[in-house]
Amino acid sequence: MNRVGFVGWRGMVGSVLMERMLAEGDFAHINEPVFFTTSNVGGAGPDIGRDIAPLKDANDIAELQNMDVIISCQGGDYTKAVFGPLRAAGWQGYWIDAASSLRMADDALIILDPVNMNVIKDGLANGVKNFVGGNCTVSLMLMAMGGLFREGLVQWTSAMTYQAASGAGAQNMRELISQMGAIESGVAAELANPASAILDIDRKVAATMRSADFPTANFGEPLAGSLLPWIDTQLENGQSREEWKGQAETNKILGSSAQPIPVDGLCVRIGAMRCHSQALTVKLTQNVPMDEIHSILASANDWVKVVPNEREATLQQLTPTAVTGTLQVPIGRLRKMNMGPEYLSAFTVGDQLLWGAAEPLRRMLRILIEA
Ligand SMILES: NC(=O)C1=CN([C@@H]2O[C@H](COP(=O)(O)OP(=O)(O)OC[C@H]3O[C@@H](n4cnc5c(N)ncnc54)[C@H](OP(=O)(O)O)[C@@H]3O)[C@@H](O)[C@H]2O)C=CC1
Ligand SMILES: N[C@@H](CC(=O)OP(=O)(O)O)C(=O)O
Repeated sequence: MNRVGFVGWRGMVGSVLMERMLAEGDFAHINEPVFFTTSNVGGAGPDIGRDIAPLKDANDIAELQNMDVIISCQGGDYTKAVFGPLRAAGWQGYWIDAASSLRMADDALIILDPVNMNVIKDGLANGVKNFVGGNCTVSLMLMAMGGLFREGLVQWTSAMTYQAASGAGAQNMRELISQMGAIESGVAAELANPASAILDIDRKVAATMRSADFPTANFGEPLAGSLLPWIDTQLENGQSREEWKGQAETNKILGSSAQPIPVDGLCVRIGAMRCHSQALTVKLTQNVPMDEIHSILASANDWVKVVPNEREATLQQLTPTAVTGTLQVPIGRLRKMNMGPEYLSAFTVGDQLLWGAAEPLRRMLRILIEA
């Protein structure tokens, strides 16, 4: 690949992308990686183990036009401001984006190649040039459940999510830790005294969390010691936008939008750092034996891992703590539910900055390089 432009490389998602590209040796396949900025034109780009030019202006359409591929992790506002004028100026290159703004556009594909390589290949053959990473919750659900979807065994699914602070951004991750610290420091003396009454501690904790001094500038509400059952904006039908993405993006990724598989549930922010978890109820199209379900799930891709529905294995392998910073997507708590043999329960955990954000973009670039 000749010239690849990187926008948003120093943000949280962009930094994870850089780490992964370095780990996989991706830069060796790019003749000229070009780094852009919205804030530091002429400054130094990232250390990628070779000389690179000073940072270029990410709003300079003429500079962007020189790229064969542009990967943006800069965010939706940037995409909205730059993508239209760039195409209007006649740019024919490939645009790979982490932001949601272009996801549902007719001329864009949502990329998750372990699940929809066929859709990506068809798109490339048909001249598609815009490739957008999916919503993190959707991508992680499909990485875990890809086998059942591939086999046509999902009649519908409901995902109840437990989403990490990172999905809201870097400042929110910091705020979560600050909230945890404020809670602890408010009762440090009582905690040090084994004789102190737990209900006094509890009352003080609640008072701290409700006080005007509690750090909530980013989340708007306390998250540590609590949870937030609404993510993203409010839609007319009562869904949050995050919940709406479940069905819309799943079916676009799978190429089944004409006859969509129903996907719905509640999306909830919890105090995890960067792993999203999901409790799934799956209505199967037929009564499939559990051992077959296990092997179908495990065979879907190299990263999904079936965790036996046993207490010890679950608590060791199926938590944000176990999964954070890894590409593995474990799925467990698999059992038939009381509703009947076609109702399957499942629980899955995945790092939302890896498969949920950076990794599908990195792999799309590799697909283009190897095409
Ligand atoms: N967070 C997530 O979980 C996911 C995010 N996305 C998408 O990716 C986009 C980017 O998200 P995210 O990486 O979280 O955003 P960040 O806020 O971390 O980074 C976005 C940009 O902010 C600028 N910036 C300003 N101050 C700093 C700083 N102190 N450190 C680093 N960068 C800074 C950088 O631009 P510059 O160098 O030009 O100044 C950077 O590229 C989102 O808008 C979203 O569309 C997609 C999936 C998941
Ligand atoms: N909305 C997700 C993160 C995200 O960036 O989603 P999207 O890429 O669909 O805007 C979350 O808060 O966990």
